[in-house]
Amino acid sequence: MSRVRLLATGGTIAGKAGSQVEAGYRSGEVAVEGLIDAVPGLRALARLEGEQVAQVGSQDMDDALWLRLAARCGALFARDEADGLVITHGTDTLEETGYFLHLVLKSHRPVVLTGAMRPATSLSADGPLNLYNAVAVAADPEARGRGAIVVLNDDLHSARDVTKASTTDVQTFISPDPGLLGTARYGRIRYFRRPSRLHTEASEFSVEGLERLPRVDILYGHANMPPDLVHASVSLGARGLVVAGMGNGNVSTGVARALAEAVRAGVVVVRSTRVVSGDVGRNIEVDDDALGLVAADQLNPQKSRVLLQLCLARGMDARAVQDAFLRY
Ligand SMILES: NC(=O)C[C@H](N)C(=O)O
Repeated sequence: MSRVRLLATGGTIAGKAGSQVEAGYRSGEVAVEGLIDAVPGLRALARLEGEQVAQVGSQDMDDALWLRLAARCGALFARDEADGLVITHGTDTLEETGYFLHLVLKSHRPVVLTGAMRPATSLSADGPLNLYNAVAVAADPEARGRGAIVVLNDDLHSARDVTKASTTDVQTFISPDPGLLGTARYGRIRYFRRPSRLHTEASEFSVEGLERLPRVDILYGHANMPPDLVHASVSLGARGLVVAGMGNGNVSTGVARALAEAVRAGVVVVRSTRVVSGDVGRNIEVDDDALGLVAADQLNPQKSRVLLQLCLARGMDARAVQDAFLRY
């Protein structure tokens, strides 16, 4: 039987409300043993051990916790203490934590992230079945070599491709362009594909020796966007900027000028998009070559931030960062 370690970080899956039908609740209240005990048959899937790593709503997830979580995952694999990991996590920033781990962990063993949209105390709570499926994936040798996997509502997503698409629906996670990695039906797993971009063991990124991540801000594009927000970020010490641009990562003429100034000041600027699907290509409507900008290709703004932080931590310049956005 596979040895699966469950690392709990909080989120709605561990949330409590005043009654079974109350919308308001507090994230991160149920401890890891409570999560395990709520799922019938879970211990039949794997030799399971729980560990409380944090107890936060994932809106409070930060770089320091990512580094600590990645170090813990790495240590469990390095000491051969687990064949697979499940991380319970709030859904708000689950995609970012997942992509971070997808890039920095150096193991082919499965790392599975799951969460819930309804608190643990809710009528028809979705957490228990999500956790059941997540443990089944983490225990499955077939899950190896697929990077970090997000399991929610019977779907398997690559951490690179997944994004949260509904604020309230239990069917919140989608993988807009490449589609699902697979499905899970009461622990029976089906895989459709393998991630084609670099991850985990093939990735050049790691957290070794990293004590903090460089500051990268995200600026949201919109009609009448003030260019001085770019200057504000740069003067506050951002080493990288991601623009959630309009359409194909577009920005107004004034913002483009401000971004070019930021580039000249040594800041690496990535153009992503506020649109949920489609690529951001180089030199389509914005002259990236002339302005020194990086096109995000397929990564949304929050994932672009993760990759850019790791690139900057390795001292990459804009050209190397562009290359990374086409490979990861
Ligand atoms: N569904 C959830 O988990 C939302 C919660 N705010 C969190 O991310 O922790």
